[in-house]
Amino acid sequence: MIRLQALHKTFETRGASGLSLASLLGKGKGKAKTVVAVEHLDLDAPDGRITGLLGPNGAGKTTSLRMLAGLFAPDAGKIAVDGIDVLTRPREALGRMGILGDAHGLYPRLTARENVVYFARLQDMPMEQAQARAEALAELLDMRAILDRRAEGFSQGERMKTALARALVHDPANIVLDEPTNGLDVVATRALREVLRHLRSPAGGNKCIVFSSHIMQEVEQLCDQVVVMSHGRSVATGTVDGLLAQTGRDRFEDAFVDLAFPEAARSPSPLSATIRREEPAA
Ligand SMILES: Nc1ncnc2c1ncn2[C@@H]1O[C@H](COP(=O)(O)OP(=O)(O)OP(=O)(O)O)[C@@H](O)[C@H]1O
Repeated sequence: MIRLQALHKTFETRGASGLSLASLLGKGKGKAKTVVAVEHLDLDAPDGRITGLLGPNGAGKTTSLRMLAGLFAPDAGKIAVDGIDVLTRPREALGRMGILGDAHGLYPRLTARENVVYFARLQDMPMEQAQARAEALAELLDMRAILDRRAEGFSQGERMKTALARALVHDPANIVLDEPTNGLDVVATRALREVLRHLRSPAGGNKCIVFSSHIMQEVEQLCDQVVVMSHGRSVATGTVDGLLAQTGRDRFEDAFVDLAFPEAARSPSPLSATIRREEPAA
């Protein structure tokens, strides 16, 4: 069970400092700029359910999942995994999660099996158990053909499978995936969908699964509930049917646009809204 409450995160960045010699030499400091990456996110993901965090580019999904993974702290808000606070008891909380981030970061000189076993050993798993887990995960993720190949030269799908096996090696109750189908073809995407459905089921361990995406068809097909994120805020939560009913739409894509881009949704089409804004004043 994963619970994010009123998360907030800003970043300080430096803007351009003009075309001075100092800036071209990288010495100009530029003006400080505050970017609000996550303004207010609430998300409740129960066990045995797949929860989708759906938002357009730049909505704040990756920043939110990075905070959940303990990579940095929020400015405000709470993060709990199975009731354990990620900020005050990070080791315990992280031990209950399998995280597939946006960068898969495999060791290229190790085989897929070695990558998985090495990760298990880092978590103090006995060698025999680590080897058995690698075998079981190879079966689950259909990666027998690549198990004893070095990771260098792996395709995007092969890298994803290996990274997912590594994330699942300690059989975590909670699984967090940031845009897991990025770069995958239709067959690999379908296979991943089947694996996630299995992991959510009683036979697969009733896992709590959270995954982010900006592809609404993917979320529509897979998720038991959806949190729609826009401009750093969670703007709606519900099942796909619930969100369709809430917006009075028949198509999930239309419901998503209504919820995530309310300004564009009021115009006849998002494109006409853009065109109108760019018209010179009469
Ligand atoms: N380290 C950082 N420093 C400054 N700004 C950042 C940083 N990380 C994220 N941002 C900004 O925060 C906002 C949210 O970014 P984030 O990557 O969380 O969005 P996202 O929903 O994952 O987008 P996408 O679907 O494009 O990956 C963006 O405007 C981004 O530029």
